[in-house]
Amino acid sequence: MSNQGYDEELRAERAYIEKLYARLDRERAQAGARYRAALGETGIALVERDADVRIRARETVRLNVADNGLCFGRLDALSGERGYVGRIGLFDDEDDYEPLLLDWRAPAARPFYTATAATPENMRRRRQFHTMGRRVIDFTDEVLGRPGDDERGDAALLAAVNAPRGEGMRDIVATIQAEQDEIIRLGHAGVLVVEGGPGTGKTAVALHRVAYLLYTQRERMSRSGVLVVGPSPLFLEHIGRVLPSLGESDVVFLTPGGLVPGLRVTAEDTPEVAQLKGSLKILDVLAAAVADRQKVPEEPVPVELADVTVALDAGIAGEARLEARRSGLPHNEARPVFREHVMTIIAERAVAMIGEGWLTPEDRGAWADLRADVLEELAEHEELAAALDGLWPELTPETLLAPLYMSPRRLEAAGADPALFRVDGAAWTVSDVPLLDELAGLLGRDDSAERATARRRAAEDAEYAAGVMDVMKLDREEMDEDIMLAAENLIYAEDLAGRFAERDTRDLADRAAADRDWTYGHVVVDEAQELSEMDWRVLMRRCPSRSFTIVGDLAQRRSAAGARSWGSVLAPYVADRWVYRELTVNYRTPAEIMLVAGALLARFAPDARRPESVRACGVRPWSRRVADGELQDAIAEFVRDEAGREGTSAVIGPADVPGAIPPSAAKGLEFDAVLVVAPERILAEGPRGAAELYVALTRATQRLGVLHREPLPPELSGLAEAGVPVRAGHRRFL
Ligand SMILES: Nc1ncnc2c1ncn2[C@@H]1O[C@H](COP(=O)(O)OP(=O)(O)OP(=O)(O)O)[C@@H](O)[C@H]1O
Repeated sequence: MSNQGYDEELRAERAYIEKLYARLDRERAQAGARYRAALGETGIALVERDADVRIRARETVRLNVADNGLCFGRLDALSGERGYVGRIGLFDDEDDYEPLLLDWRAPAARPFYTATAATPENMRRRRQFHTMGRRVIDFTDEVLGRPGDDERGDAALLAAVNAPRGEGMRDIVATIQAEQDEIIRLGHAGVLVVEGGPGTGKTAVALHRVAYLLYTQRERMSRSGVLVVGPSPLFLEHIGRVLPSLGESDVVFLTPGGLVPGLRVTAEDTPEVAQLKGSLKILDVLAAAVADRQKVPEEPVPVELADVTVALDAGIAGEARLEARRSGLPHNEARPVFREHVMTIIAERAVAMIGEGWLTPEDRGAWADLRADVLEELAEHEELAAALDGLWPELTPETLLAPLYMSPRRLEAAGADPALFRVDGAAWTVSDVPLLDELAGLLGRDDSAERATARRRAAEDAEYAAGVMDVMKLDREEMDEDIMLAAENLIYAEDLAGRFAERDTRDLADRAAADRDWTYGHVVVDEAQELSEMDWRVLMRRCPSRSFTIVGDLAQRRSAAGARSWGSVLAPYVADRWVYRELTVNYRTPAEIMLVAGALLARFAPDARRPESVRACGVRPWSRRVADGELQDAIAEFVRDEAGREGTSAVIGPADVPGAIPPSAAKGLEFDAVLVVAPERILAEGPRGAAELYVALTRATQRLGVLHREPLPPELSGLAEAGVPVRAGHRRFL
């Protein structure tokens, strides 16, 4: 294209995109008006008003976030048709609702990501806009359909991956690559596993897949919501803003420690204990621990009645226990079975004792009357109730598990490893979460409080509904007789009350996160290699439809309880009905850094595939040996140096290095510059030290430095030795 031709095109594109913004502004003004109107709505139920306000607020957010980079590309078909692709879809309100802008998730937008020179998919050209705020700076074109010329217009991609990182992850809608697009739009309804090395866009792809599913399966997904599980609160914060910018909000973000609502994780297990708790073998321990709380009395307990005293002994309790266990009900729900059985046997004995000499079972009427009297007495018998509570107590997951951990006797009785012992049983760890969740199922609901609340609410609602019916009666004169009759006959106060049941005005995300029994329409698991067998049970319970996007990298596994193969963790739930995809290109770590990290990977996981970096940055990562006393100065120097540059930075090192975050906390994150401190100690820390160091080395998008006190581990010999400092406090590393 000649210069003049280009300028003319650019002017035309600017005009078109201005028109898009004008349309967006009109839509925003309308949405703003609708929002204000919803806020001021009167004369409708509060619940309805809240729902309306929520919808309007969401609409406004969606339009606001689309403002930045609204339109990022254009696709020209061989037929001459052209389509503009952007963050949301827009229609022309002045011209028959012609499409002005295609939502990136719409089927028609797909070739924008997948058409190549060799397989042009009936497309002629892909154009990518480079924008600043609302203004188009320039554009680049790719001509499709010329095999051999198969280089994508990577200018936009390279600009995106090279750009300094800001707060939180950004969306990649403008530059999704073909192998990523295939995963984002994959039609598979079940379990999808996406594996790839560091920086291959696993997280980005998983989140864009959620946005895609919310777009294509709006109704199903927005009814049940989507759960995204990530390794740490820091990570969730990092990725939390990507989805709203994709225009979605029915999503719950949780760490594995947050999967049981209301539970606070305050402690950490040793790798050995985490492994014990993470294995499915713990299921037997939990079942045995519950059984251990179903007792028979060591000494007979006298139950004094008005006329006789009957002993509640091991025989009676044992028989009742057998019966209660046979019911197959969870522990708490089997309590009434146990209780009733004990009472029946005691009543029989009491009747036999009272009637001795004058009453035989053949005197059916008298026998039954006496039995009924005794049962009534037993039902009111406080000592018996207390004894039964002791033998078969009402338990919550917490009141079962904490005493178990604190008692070597209980641990032994449950067949548990003595290593599970701890002094403060209720100092919960992440590995306790799936155990508590499992126990919630084994114990059944302890819903006495809930039942009382439900009863109170039902009464309140019925009262309210009765009021409504009174109003209807007052209107009687104005109503058609038949309709009135029909209404009164068909609507009872309680039924009417049921219609007000939707009293919860919280957002779906808040409701779902607070409800252990919530089941999601789709679950995304990030850093999935870290999850234990027991964690998978919790997640599978949260999504009975088994609609999962699981992303991870077995080579980055840190947890001793984590996955060694995808097949083995998934088999119990979906056998081999799961789909596997691989991502192979690293968009984060430049080639120079990947070379060093790759050498380490080759040592500890020789079979793992090293992802290809999409770019080199021209800066070699460096290392420097420092004496003990110099370490803090050297770290401070790095921090000062980075403070003067654009972008983000982090110091990653063992937990006792001041100012450093441990590799585990850096999981899934990225920074423009990273300083890794004491790699020799990270390597030596635990069986997965090499994987931790690999994670630490692969967090940088531009610059990587390493400070070490001991000789550099041979795995890191690819680092450039940095110059000896000129003067303490005055050194440059690069
Ligand atoms: N198609 C793309 N266009 C632009 N940037 C991309 C693209 N794909 C990935 N990226 C960027 O690459 C970086 C790494 O992506 P992401 O964090 O999703 O990788 P990951 O595979 O989850 O990494 P890790 O396993 O190390 O956590 C992010 O900054 C992401 O925005």
